[in-house]
Amino acid sequence: MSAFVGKYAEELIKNAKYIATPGKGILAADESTGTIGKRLSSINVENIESNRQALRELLFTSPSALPLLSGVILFEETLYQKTTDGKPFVDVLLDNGVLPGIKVDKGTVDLAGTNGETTTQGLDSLGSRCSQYYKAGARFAKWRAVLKIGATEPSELSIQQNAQGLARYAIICQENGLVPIVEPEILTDGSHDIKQCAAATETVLAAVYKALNEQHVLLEGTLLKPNMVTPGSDSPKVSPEEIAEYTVAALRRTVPPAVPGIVFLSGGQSEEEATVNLNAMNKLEVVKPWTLSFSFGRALQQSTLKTWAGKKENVEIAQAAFLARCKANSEATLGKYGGGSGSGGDGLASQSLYEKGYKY
Ligand SMILES: O=P(O)(O)OC[C@H]1O[C@](O)(COP(=O)(O)O)[C@@H](O)[C@@H]1O
Repeated sequence: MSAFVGKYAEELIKNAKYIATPGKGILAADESTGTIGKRLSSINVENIESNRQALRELLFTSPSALPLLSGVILFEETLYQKTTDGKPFVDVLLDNGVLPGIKVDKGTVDLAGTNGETTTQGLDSLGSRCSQYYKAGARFAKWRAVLKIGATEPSELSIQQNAQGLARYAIICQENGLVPIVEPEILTDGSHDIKQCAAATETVLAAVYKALNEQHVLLEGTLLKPNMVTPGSDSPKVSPEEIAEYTVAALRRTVPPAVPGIVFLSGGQSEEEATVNLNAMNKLEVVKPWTLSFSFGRALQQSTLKTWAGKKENVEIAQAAFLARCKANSEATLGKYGGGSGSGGDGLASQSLYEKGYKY
């Protein structure tokens, strides 16, 4: 079965490879209005456009942090926003070698007949939205499918529906010049052990790559954004080395070497935990045909958000906190993180970000 060979093929391959540059990663700043509202309310800041813009400006104009990033995922509102000096965010990013990306899914809805499993919406008019986003400067996209582990979950229905949705999204992005980030997130909620998470992750990823093949997706022009393989949130924790072994084994069994990069989500891990786990994977001495990097939302922003607290006078120290996380994660992509970025000062980076039954 032949892969997509449209007018954008070469550009897709080039951009996906660039995003996967070792030493760089992705800042996921694509929280939808509801999700960013939860983040802002945690620091008693009102969820209005000027405050959302201020937080994003703080992140995108952080001196020295941008060279450690290859992409930033934006929400639609942010794609068209500017700095207070009037420079479009898209230009700020591009001028610093950071590709702008865009969240194109429209959230999840329940799958009828399942025990609270979901499917992701947003395929309607996706082609025309992608072509507008490309014109606005976006070069990659993100679509998040959500699965869970339970007595009978993930069910075959949810695996198939979510794999088909991701594949359909991916080919529509490629037809319109956007590198699709394929994100099948298996939630950490539950009392399962790491082996059950590994089995579910392998089954889901195998179904996703079968669907991508069936829909002629050009794998060289895609990226994968998976969960790390960990025990459930109600089970005892295991070492970063064990997480690294199970995660890399699951990926080696299912993700073709044609995919240039795998960029993890943080899924409620603390900033430091996510970084240390990524570092352990990159230290593993087995063949890894793809770059292993980050596309963290919470695990890149939490200490920055708390340090900023919505106050202009805190912008500089908040940017220093953001740089510290970017630097730690950049080192982790090379397996060279020595640890400790979360132990100094107020220990913000070690605080757990997990919330039971969290709804985005
Ligand atoms: O439900 P939303 O608003 O799309 O947000 C989901 C968030 O989850 C992510 O996919 C992963 O974020 P985390 O690293 O915080 O788990 C982000 O890209 C995104 O902002």
